[in-house]
Amino acid sequence: MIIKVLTLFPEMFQGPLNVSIIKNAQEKGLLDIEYINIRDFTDSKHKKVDDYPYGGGAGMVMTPQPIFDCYESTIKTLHSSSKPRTIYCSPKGKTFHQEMAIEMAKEKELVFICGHYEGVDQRVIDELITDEISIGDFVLTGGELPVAVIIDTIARLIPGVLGQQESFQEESFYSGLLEYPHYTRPQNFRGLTVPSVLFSGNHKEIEKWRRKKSLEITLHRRPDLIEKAELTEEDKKNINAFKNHC
Ligand SMILES: Nc1nonc1C(=O)N[C@@H]1CC[C@H](O)C1
Repeated sequence: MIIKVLTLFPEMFQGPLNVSIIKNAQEKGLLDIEYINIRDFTDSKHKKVDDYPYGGGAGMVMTPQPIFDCYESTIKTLHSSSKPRTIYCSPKGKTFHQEMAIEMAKEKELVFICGHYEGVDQRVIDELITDEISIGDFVLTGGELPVAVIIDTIARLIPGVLGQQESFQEESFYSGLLEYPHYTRPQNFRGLTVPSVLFSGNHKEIEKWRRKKSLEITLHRRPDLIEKAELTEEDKKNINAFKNHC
């Protein structure tokens, strides 16, 4: 997958997307991320990339010219003949969700435009953006962190990026439920022990325990997911048992 990130602050990505799994994915050639500095495309002699909002109000808005020129220059380097999927992050966007990541992970090329300050001139969104996405109901100083979150979520779904392909199949929002608790060595840490079923070697019992824990955690924290999940008869029995104990 080829990802182009248009931003005023490429250095912001050197931390989260240049270590561990995402770094390895790039080294293995599974992912190619390029950061293009929007400021390099301004025709302002003072290198301005933002201005005061028409109509007044607090903050600064990123001007359209550098972004349009940066975008048009960037898409010339892409292979797809059609307009690439171009994502802009803002609280006004559709709330990001694992299903969206699964769908985006099928793309060969993605372009991200990072707003900063109060955001970008609306004409950028109207003309260039295919997907306006929010990572939650709060306001950040820029779109770089949401873009890093989205890239991380998508990248780990690319075949070969995670060591064991099945490791994300069971994860939260894959089976429709929240994930079961994880434990690792030692069995006893400061008197805190691991549920014995997990080192029983009985995989059927382990799977039953994990499913039961997923149901219990989901029922308590995200009952809305229970309504949408595919449940077996045993699941339904367990849910009723949890409800009767509450
Ligand atoms: N919540 C969010 N989910 O995606 N993006 C945001 C977010 O707060 N964006 C900031 C708004 C103006 C600034 O430019 C960037």
